[in-house]
Amino acid sequence: MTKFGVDAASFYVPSLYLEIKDLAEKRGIEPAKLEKGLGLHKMALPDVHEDAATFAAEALLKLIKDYNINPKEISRVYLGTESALDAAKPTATYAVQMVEELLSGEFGERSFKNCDVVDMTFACVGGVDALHNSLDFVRANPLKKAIVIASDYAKYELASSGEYTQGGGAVALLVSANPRLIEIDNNWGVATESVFDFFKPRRHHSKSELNSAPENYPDKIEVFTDEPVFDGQYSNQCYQDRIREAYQHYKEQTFTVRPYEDWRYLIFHLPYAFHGKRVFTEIYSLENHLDFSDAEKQKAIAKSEDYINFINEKIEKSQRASSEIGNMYTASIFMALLSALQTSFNDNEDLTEKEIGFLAYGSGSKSKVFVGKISPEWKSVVEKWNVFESLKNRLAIDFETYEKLHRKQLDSSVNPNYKGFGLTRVEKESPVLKGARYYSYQN
Ligand SMILES: CC(=O)CC(=O)SCCNC(=O)CCNC(=O)[C@H](O)C(C)(C)COP(=O)(O)OP(=O)(O)OC[C@H]1O[C@@H](n2cnc3c(N)ncnc32)[C@H](O)[C@@H]1OP(=O)(O)O
Repeated sequence: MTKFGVDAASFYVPSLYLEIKDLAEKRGIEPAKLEKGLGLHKMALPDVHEDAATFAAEALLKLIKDYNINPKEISRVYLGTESALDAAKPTATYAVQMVEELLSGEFGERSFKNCDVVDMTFACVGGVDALHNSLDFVRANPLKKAIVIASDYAKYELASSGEYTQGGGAVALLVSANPRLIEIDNNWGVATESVFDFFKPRRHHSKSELNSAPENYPDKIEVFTDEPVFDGQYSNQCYQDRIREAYQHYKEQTFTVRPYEDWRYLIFHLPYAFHGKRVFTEIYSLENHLDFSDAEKQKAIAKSEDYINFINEKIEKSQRASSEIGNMYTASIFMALLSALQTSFNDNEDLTEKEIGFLAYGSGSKSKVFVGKISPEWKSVVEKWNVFESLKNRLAIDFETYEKLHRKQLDSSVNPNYKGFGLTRVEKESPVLKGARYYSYQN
C-alpha cells in the first residue's frame, strides 16, 4: 500500500534574539521561574524588515534549494498562520511571489502559476490543518505534491504575562507519497470547542494607543492588532481539556490502549518549552489510574520518578529548540519534531519505523492527535538541517533595542549583516494600492 507523509522539511528562525534573563531582570521576574519553571532561554524576534511572509518565503526557498524541488511540480502551497498581513490577500501569495521572483532565472517567470495557494487559520493548529488537508489531497492524487508552510510571529503586549512567551519563525514541509522523513497515519483524533482563551478580535483603538498610526488616521479606528487578547491560565486549561478529548477520540478510532507508550516521541504544540510535559500529566494519570483529583496530587505525579523518566525519554529532546526560539505559534509543533529528530540524529540513534505521536492545539479551540512512522531514509532529510548549529549563529540584542523593535520605532535593520527577504515598502499614497506590501531579496 502506498504511504503518505512528509518527504522533506526546512525551517527559518530570524537572526535576532533577546536573552530571557535580560527580560526577567528588566521586568522584575525571577529568572529561575522563566528558565527552570517554563524552560525559556532565548526569544527569537523579527528584524525591522521581517514578517510572517518573509519567514514563510525563507523556509520555502530553503526547502526548494536543499531538496532540489522544481516549483512547477508543486500542486499546492498551504500556509498555516495566525499572523496574516491582510484580511483578504493570503500571506502565502506574498511568500510564493518572493520565491518565484528570486528563482525566475532558474525556473522562468511565475513558476507557481498553476499552484493552488491559500492560508489556513485556526490559531496555532492552522499549520496542522494545512498538513491534514494536504495529506488528504495527496492521498487522493498520489502523483501530486504539496507544500505546507507554518509561519508566525508570536507577539504579546509589552510587560504582559505573555511577553516572555514570544518568538517567531517558519517551518516548511513537502507532502507526498512514499515520504523520506515520516509517514502520517490517516487516523485523526479531533476535539473542538468554541472558547475565548486567546484571540485577536478587531479592536477599536485611539490613534495615540497605536505605535505606528499614520498622520491622517481618524482618532478612533478599527484594526486587527498582532497582539492577542488572552487569559493565560484559562488557555492552559483549554489546551489540557482539548488534548485529553482528542487523545480519547484517537483511541476510540484506533482501538488502542495506552497508545502513547508506543510513541518514541510525544510532539506537542509548544507555546513555551515545558508546556507539553506540564499538561500531559492528566492523560498520563488517566492512563495509569493515578489520582489526579487535586493540585497536591497533580504536583506529586509531575514530580514522581516515573513521570520524570518518561519525560526525559519521550519529551525532553523536543523541547530544546523551543527553549532557544520561544513560541512560533503554527510552526511550534513542527519545530518540536525537528528538535527531537535532530537530537536523535546527532546521537546516532536509529529511529527507522519508530512511531511519533503528535498532540496539536490551537486556541479558540481545537486539538488534533495523530501518529507518524519514521521512514528508513529519514537521515538523508535531517542531514540538511543543523538546527542547533544554525541557532548559534544569531545576534543577541539589548533590551532597549527589543522595546523599540516591538513598538515599531526603528526604520532600518538591526542586524547589520542582514541578508534575505525583506519588506521594502508599504504603499501609502495610491488609492488603488494603499496598503500593498513590496518585498525584495538582499544578497
Ligand atoms: C498561545 C498559544 O500558543 C496557544 C496555547 O498553547 S494556549 C496555552 C499557553 N498559553 C500561552 O502561551 C498564553 C501566553 N502566555 C501566558 O499567558 C503565560 O506566560 C503562561 C500561562 C504561559 C505562564 O503563566 P505564568 O503565570 O507566568 O506561569 P505559571 O503557569 O505560574 O508557571 C510557572 C512555573 O514556573 C515555576 N516556577 C516559579 N518560580 C520558580 C523558580 N524560582 N524556580 C523554578 N521554577 C519556578 C512554577 O512552579 C510553575 O511551574 P509548575 O507549575 O510546573 O511547577
